[in-house]
Amino acid sequence: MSADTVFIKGLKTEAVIGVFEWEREIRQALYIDVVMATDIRLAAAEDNLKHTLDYKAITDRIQHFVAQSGFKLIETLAEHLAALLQAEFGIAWLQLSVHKPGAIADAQDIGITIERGEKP
Ligand SMILES: Nc1nc2c(c(=O)[nH]1)N=C([C@H](O)[C@@H](O)CO)CN2
Repeated sequence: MSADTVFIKGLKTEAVIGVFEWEREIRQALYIDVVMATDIRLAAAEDNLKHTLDYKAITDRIQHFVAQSGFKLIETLAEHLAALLQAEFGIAWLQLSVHKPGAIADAQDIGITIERGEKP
């Protein structure tokens, strides 16, 4: 058992996202944080990427998925993205945040955080 994680913080993406009609006409910036449970010991022992979560591959997948999405709610985006990452990369547990800093003019940042799966 380990408490190891691989994380990605503040990943910039862009999508059509929002409930209002004007939001369906533009692309808005979304920033993604993800913390993913993994055991890094074998990768470290063998110094081999194939035994850990490849943050470059995961980053590419997140940006591609978000770019082609068109959800209304950031909650829906987060649920779909979390499920996709768990299925495609075999991630037992993750914490995922979606930030939509442009959503409220008077707020510095707005967003949600979800956790899915069981910690190994
Ligand atoms: N919990 C949420 N509240 C709101 C969302 C959302 O995705 N989740 N979205 C909006 C609008 O699209 C907003 O971003 C426009 O400023 C409002 N509330």
